Amino acid sequence: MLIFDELQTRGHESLSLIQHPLTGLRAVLAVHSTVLGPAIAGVRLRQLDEEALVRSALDLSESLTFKSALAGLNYGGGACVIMPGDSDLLTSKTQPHAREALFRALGRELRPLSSRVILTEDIGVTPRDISFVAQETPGTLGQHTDTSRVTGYGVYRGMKAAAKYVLDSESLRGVRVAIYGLGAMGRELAEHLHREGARLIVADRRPAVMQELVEDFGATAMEPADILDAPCDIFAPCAEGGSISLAAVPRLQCRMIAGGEHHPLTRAGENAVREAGIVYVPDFAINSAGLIAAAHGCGKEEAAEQVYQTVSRICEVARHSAQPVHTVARLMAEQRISLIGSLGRRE
Ligand SMILES: NC(=O)c1ccc[n+]([C@@H]2O[C@H](COP(=O)([O-])OP(=O)(O)OC[C@H]3O[C@@H](n4cnc5c(N)ncnc54)[C@H](O)[C@@H]3O)[C@@H](O)[C@H]2O)c1
Repeated sequence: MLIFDELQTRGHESLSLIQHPLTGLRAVLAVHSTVLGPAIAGVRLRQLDEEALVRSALDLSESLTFKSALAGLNYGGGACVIMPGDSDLLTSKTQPHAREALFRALGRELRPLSSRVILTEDIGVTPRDISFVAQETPGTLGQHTDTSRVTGYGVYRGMKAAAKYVLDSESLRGVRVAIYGLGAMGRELAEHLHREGARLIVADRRPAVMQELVEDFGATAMEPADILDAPCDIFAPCAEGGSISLAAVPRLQCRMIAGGEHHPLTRAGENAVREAGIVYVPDFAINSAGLIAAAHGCGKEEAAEQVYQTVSRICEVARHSAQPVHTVARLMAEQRISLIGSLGRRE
């Protein structure tokens, strides 16, 4: 990866490396934008090689910029991806404070940036971890909100708004939804879809989790490698990012992609999906309920209603302008950033 070219093309403000040898902390911090306010930075704990770690931070931070802008929040976008290093140590019973030490070290390292970077949970990180960070820096958000549940409900509501436009029916009864990734957010989405009578097809790399959904919701389980080929109406990526590679696009047999996963497709993938006649409701438009609830201190209904309204507005504009849904969503976010950014910094 040519890092500076990548930063310039995608408009990132900065990329930093953080390390704290005593606790084994090694992390990458990407700040995509602070035009609208301090960057909300999702904190991830993931076992990745160094290049994938950087890519994950660049992708997540870009999504968070657009998510905050579209949700009308006064935040920019960032991401902090931590390498677990000795991951056994983090769960070890003989070292019960290793996790606290790691996250407090992160907070301490980032405290000087607290007016520019606000940390919140993402994959592999819990509200408790963020509360450790909050011991060391005022720059945190979301440690008091169960964002996964709220986000899963918001994705469900956003899916309904988009179904009205794509499937000509807001009801998801009998609609076939393939969910890829059944973690905290994906499972919550599955529950709401099941309650409405959707037909679920599910895949996760953890077989026990799939089995639970087969038993509880009558879902059809598939191998993770095969679910991209599943005939369905809606494909819902809810795993760890990059679930739909460019090469995999021709395998999709859905009419719409709408899930909570950050960055399931690259820009080239978005174009390929459009050419295949599939509507893509982008991550940053549909997965914002948790962030909205944490930022406003509101409940899940209010936050999910905002997602519903936003997705409806995007689909309406897409219909009238004959542009793809994902293009309209990005333009709306970019317009707000550019307009508010043109006012200049507040004194
Ligand atoms: N949780 C939130 O509040 C929230 C908010 C907005 C966006 N998101 C995004 O939603 C996605 C999921 O978040 P989560 O909190 O549910 O995470 P999670 O870690 O709880 O769940 C991820 C699930 O995906 C499965 N998975 C990962 N890679 C897989 C693969 N290659 N094949 C099959 N299964 C795979 C894992 O086994 C796990 O069950 C992430 O991209 C996250 O950034 C989450």
